[in-house]
Amino acid sequence: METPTHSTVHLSDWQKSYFAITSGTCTPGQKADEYRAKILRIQYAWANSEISQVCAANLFKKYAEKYSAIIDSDNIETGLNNYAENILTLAKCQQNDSDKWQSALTADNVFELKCVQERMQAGRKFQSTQMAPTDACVLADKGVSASAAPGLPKRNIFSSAGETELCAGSAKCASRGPDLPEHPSSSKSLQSSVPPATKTSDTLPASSAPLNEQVPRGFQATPLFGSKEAASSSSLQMPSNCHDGQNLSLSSQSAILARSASSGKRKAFYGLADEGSTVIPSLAPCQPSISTETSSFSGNRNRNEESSVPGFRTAKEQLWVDQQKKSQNLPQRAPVSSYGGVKKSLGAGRSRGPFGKFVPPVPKQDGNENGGAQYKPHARGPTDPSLPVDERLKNIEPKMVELIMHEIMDHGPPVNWDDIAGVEFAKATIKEIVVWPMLRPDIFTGLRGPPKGILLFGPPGTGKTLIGKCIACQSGATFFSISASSLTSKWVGEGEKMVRALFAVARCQQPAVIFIDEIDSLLSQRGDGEHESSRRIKTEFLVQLDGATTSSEDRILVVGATNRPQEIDEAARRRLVKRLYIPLPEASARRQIVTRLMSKEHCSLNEEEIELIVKRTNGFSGADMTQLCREASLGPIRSLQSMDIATIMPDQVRPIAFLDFESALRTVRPSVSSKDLELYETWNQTFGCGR
Ligand SMILES: Nc1ncnc2c1ncn2[C@@H]1O[C@H](COP(=O)(O)OP(=O)(O)OP(=O)(O)O)[C@@H](O)[C@H]1O
Ligand SMILES: [Mg+2]
Repeated sequence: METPTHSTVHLSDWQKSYFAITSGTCTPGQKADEYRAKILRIQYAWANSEISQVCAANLFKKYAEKYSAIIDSDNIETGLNNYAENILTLAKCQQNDSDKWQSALTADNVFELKCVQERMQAGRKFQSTQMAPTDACVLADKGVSASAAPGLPKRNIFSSAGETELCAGSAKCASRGPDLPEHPSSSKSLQSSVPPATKTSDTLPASSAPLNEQVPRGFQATPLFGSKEAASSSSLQMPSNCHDGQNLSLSSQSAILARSASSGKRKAFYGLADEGSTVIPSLAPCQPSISTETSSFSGNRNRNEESSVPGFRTAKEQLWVDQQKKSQNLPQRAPVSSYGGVKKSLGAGRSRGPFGKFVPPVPKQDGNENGGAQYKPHARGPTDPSLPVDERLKNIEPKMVELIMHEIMDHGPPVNWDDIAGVEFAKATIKEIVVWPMLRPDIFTGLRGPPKGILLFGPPGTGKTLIGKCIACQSGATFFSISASSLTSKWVGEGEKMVRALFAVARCQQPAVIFIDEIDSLLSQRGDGEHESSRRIKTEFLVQLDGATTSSEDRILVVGATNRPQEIDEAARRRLVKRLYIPLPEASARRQIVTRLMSKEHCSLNEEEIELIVKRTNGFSGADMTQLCREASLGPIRSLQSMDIATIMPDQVRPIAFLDFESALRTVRPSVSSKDLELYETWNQTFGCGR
């Protein structure tokens, strides 16, 4: 049998990934990952001289465009830019680099910026020291590898985003090598407002720290793509005269201007502009230099922070800066979610370079001492640049984390305790064991430590889910809400991974509340006829629950809700130590529901009439009461002649009256039978924690 050659293996890999991408089941995140992997493979192939430079350039361009299209697409189905909101939240509502965003920089004010002037000076000094005259590789729009300059420290001359764009200018410079030095006047005119450079020896900016050591051999210094001019240049070597300080200054100016130019350019991946201003990859022979990812995105962020134009950070850059600051001990509460709980965002800080996985890191904004979810950057490495990824998430599939953030993090209108009628005992207990300990963990220690598992049980429609939402709102914790049935049905085959991911993310987001609605479908009694996958989910859940409930450090509360408590596995029951009965609303609670709902409507009910309604709704659940009010509110509309509906003014609709409730009571019936009620009462007496 013929042994597959290196290139046939590549080819079959390529085909496989092509089919995967075009299969239709591939998520945008997976696609983007795949395109980045392709870019990486091209880089390898080119570095090993398996493909020509032209071929590599074309492939780079093609895949970078595809990658950029996914990364920057606002379409929630096909793109990943739906992180914008999260990014903005984390970046404290800084503008991100969206299409609509316009830079405050203009051609006039940009040269006055201190950092621009510093760059220009650095350029001149650079020229004066004649660094890397022959083997500095102009690497397409992104950087210069000066690694092999004899007698000089191996340095990446330009390391921040702004700096990489300097290289864009340099690339141009390379192509125009012969021209620019002949037109010093043009450079001069651009520099007219710049003070003369002071020529000291240590003029390289702090940003030029050595990066080469971190980089695998054979990787090109950053840039994959160059300007048109650079591509058209037959030589990839930077002509030494191109390092003319003035030209470099020119480069920096044009680069910075380019930076403030159209969003189309910003959209471009690694400087690859959109079609109109397309830049073509320009590749240099490989010198030990800097990995694309390292130099262009991650490795330079700190430096970027210092050197980029003030007030001119993209949301991602700002996020990074914020996180760096935070990791240097700046505890800070995250913005509250719509429920008032802390809404965290994953994915916002991910890298977009070809090496970066879509590992949505979990930045802990609450600097609690339990380690919450502080940003813990991984060790830098060629395949994992300094991405801020929480250790606890490293074994979790990124897509799971994304799912949790998108589908499980709860959203919705805020709910107050007053919105929940009745159930006073349950409310008081929850406040005691959930809200206060979350607010004052220092007091609730030792024996006073709050229980880690709560079960809300009772007939359907009594407000269990409502209570869950209220906990989310009032506790200030990160709130994860998941319906157990979605674990078993929606993520078929992946439920247990989902459970693991859910707890891992929650651990990173402490204090956290995991609310599991319909928990019975997740934790029903184990039996012989049970499906293998649901058995695995249950086992995983019990393991996680055990971890969460036994660890004194973790501040994770699991709240389960069920209307079938008798079906819950005894092992799970034991872990959900506080089992609170949420009964049908009593008369006072029913009155409260009617009064509250009617107060928002045009209504003519008086006290006696409300009392009558309350009497006649004995056995109604909260949901039944709500339904009754809805039905009654349609009464005035139903009494209209059909023709009137088209023309009548809203204030001409008569108020809701008692007679509407009377007719509504003929159609709305209690949903809970007295037999069912007995079961709940019995279970409460056996296992409940109520009085
Ligand atoms: N105690 C209550 N106070 C006010 N409204 C209530 C109350 N109980 C139920 N409702 C109303 O009924 C709706 C349904 O309540 P909810 O979904 O919380 O019930 P549940 O107990 O979770 O039911 P299920 O067991 O079927 O999931 C709520 O949105 C609310 O409008
Ligand atoms: Mg519910």
